[in-house]
Amino acid sequence: MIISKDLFLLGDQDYLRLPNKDEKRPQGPNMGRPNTAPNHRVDSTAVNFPCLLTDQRPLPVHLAFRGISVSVNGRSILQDVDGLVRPGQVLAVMGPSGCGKTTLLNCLSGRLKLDSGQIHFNRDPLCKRWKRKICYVLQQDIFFPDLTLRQTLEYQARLRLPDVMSPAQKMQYVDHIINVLELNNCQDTIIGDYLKRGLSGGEKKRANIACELLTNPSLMLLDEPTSGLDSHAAHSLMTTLKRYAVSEGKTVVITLHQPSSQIFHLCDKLLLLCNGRTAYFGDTCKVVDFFSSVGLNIMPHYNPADFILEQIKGHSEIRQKVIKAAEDARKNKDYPIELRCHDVPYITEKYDHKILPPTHGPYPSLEQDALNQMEPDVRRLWLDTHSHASSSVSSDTSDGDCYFSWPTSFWTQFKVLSQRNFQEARPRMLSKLNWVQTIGLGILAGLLWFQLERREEALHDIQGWMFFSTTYWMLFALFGALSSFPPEREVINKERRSGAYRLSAYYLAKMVGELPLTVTLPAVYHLISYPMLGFHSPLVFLTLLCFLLLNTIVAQSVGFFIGACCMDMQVSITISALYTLATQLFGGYLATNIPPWLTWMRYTSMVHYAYQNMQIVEFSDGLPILCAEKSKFAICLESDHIPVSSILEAQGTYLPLWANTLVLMGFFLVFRLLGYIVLRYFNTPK
Ligand SMILES: Nc1ncnc2c1ncn2[C@@H]1O[C@H](COP(=O)(O)OP(=O)(O)OP(=O)(O)O)[C@@H](O)[C@H]1O
Repeated sequence: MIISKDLFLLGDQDYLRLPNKDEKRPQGPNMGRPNTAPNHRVDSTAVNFPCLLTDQRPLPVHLAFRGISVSVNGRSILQDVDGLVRPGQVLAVMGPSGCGKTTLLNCLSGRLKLDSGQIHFNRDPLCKRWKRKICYVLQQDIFFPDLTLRQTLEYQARLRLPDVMSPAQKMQYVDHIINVLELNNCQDTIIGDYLKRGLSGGEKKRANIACELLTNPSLMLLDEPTSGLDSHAAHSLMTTLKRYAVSEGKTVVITLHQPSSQIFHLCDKLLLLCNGRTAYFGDTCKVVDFFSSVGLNIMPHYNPADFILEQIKGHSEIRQKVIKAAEDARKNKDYPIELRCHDVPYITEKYDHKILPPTHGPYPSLEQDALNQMEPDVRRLWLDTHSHASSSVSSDTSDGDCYFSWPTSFWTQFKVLSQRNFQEARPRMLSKLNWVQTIGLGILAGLLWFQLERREEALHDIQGWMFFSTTYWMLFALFGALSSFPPEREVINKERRSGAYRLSAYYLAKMVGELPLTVTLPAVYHLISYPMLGFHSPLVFLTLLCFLLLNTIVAQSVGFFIGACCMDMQVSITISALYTLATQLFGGYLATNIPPWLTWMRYTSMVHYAYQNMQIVEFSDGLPILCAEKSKFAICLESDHIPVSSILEAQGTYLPLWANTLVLMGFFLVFRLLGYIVLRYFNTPK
């Protein structure tokens, strides 16, 4: 592992500076101090992680949770779960499938409300400011599949590292994280998905962790990071994590399914869950003794992780015995004092900071005696009134929640997200298939309506080309937006949950970043098919193109809005199909004699406005349409050509060009705004 000594230093997203040669690692509680727990097999001195020094040093987290109970849909998932983990330590949460490991991590990350219980970071309850210091590596690896690993990390760094860092420093940090997680060989490989082969499972896991490590978190929550990895990859990943925790004073909580003995012993603390209840909490190295104390003895050379899981998956009598013993252990003197303060009332309502103001501290009645029993490091963290969170609680907020600020400015977020949107959407929107489809269809339309005469007999055909063009690009844009949004939403939700950027920046960037891609294919289609029709006015060509593109981006807005509203793809496809079919029926080409009580439907059809505008431009600015010998237009009795007004009147009422344009722009704005409101207030990530 190559780690340059002069790597820049990342602060607590507030302040950065490069290290002096003589500078030592910060000596906060456990910061940079090898953990001395007996089961550590990692030589932390062999690793030189980037030194993250600040005036306000990244605060090590002493995480304590007590009496956590959670129920979902009336079903109890967690009951009275306790745990404690200190900076530089790894807490393993283990238990059979479905016992509540992920639920516990969701609680600790603040994504799930508690029925009762307390979660404290040093002396503060969990609040927004603290949430920014947590990284939560999900079980699923959620990425944009077409970006390479390096591109993914670079965008993350540009979005999530503070503006005070120069772009070069951010890239240096990306290099470093790639080195730390041994991702050098695959940094230019695309992430991939089930259709396109990209990173391997293990590499994806590392990539997932790398994205989160970029933010220099104080607390790392990892949900089964070793699942799906072979034993070597799993061990290497865990060793890396352990080294990182020790050398950087990070607090790590990790869920594990069936770890090898080596991995098991890398963990300092163990929380064993059984049906949502605590079956053991304490030092990992003491779990075998705990099981022996209840008469369950491990065979020699047996993996302790396998042994304890087998026991609690066994007979219900054994399970009850273990759970009872774990309950009794809470009364022991060596049970952590932070978890033993039963004189403090639990929060009984849904977890709410307003009920217990953070300025009270976690355990307001914690006596001096109890504080004295804490280890010195822990006590210092506990009493550290200069912590970021503590200070911000008292000074920056009025509602009891901690101060929250974005890592980067709106402008940075907008710029980076626009670039990323463009890069991510380009292979999808300008795929080979789409090019073939567009060029093929442009040629086909051009051949079908080739060199049309400017006569009344060809009027229907000219209108046919216009109507076909507007409806085709409406469908293309609407369904394109619809199908691309659900997978994108996963990534956006993940990033929004971790507080990476403002929704407004993303939303604006999506519009701007995708705009050149959205208009490219309709423009190519128009460029091919329109001249083949035999019309040669450049002005008409350009004006028609503008209305075709306006219609396309309006349709995209509608698709995006429907995609934002409906979590179920089937539902969104059905709604879109209904809307687009109705839009075509009332567009003014397929049906001209609409029953009077249904004419209002015409005003909901975006195609109607675009189609009308194209006719206005073509028939007023293009060459005149000559009357047929037996014309159906009364005007032909007086004139040899048909004016645009007569053509439009034959289809019912019509609006002037500017009014149609305004309505189309109104459609665009309203649907974009509605999409934003839905994402902001209704479909917010939990
Ligand atoms: N939103 C939910 N609605 C209904 N049940 C839920 C919900 N979330 C979790 N559960 C249930 O809670 C229990 C615990 O789920 P959780 O995902 O925490 O388990 P786990 O220990 O992480 O399992 P695994 O190891 O298989 O990932 C499961 O029985 C699950 O079905």
